[in-house]
Amino acid sequence: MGKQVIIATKNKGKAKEFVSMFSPYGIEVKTLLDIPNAPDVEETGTTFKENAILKAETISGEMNTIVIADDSGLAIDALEGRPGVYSARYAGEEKNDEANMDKVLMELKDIPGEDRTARFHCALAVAVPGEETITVEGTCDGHILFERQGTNGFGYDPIFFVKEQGKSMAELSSSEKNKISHRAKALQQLKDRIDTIIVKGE
Ligand SMILES: O=P(O)(O)OP(=O)(O)OP(=O)(O)OC[C@H]1O[C@@H](n2cnc3c(O)ncnc32)[C@H](O)[C@@H]1O
Ligand SMILES: [Mg+2]
Repeated sequence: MGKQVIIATKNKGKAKEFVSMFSPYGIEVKTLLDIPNAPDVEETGTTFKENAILKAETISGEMNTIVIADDSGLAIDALEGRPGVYSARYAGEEKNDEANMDKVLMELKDIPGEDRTARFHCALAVAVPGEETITVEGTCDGHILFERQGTNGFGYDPIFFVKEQGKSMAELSSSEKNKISHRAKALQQLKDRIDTIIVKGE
């Protein structure tokens, strides 16, 4: 009854994944999408970890409660790690997933299959008022396809191929993605500390 976590994200795709990943624990997920006029935190860090800490600590400070933030993105080897921390806004400020994928596909158009290796990164930061912020990270290896495949997930999922599964990330069901994703692997590391990330136990 009444167990909750607050995730400082406005991304609907992430929010949905966190809802699924916390539901086996009977923990309800609240995000900034549930909070009217929640502030946008400027992501000025140079790493996923720095940005996750910025988002978690800012929102935790404002709400005076435990807050988790997720900063994530795609690092492509042939692009020297880009789009990296700029993944959300790679093709422009308006954060357009389709335009972002088009830009990546265009930049990689002459890169052969074996050189299209990439990985998703996820940093999670847990800000606890009056305590030191906890951070964990997870990655998921794959390569960039030549065209979109599948319609599940969000962001770059349709162009990201996961070898072990033999499918694009967007062809995986949500339960399959939530077993192998960068986000799932990061969250796995918080599992033993699940009590420290819960807000309410009414
Ligand atoms: O900052 P918040 O509000 O959480 O939402 P955001 O979309 O801006 O999130 P990020 O700053 O962490 O940027 C992450 C971007 O990386 C991409 N991304 C992250 N995780 C992904 C996933 O599981 N599948 C596909 N793309 C992902 C996607 O384009 C995201 O918009
Ligand atoms: Mg963001």
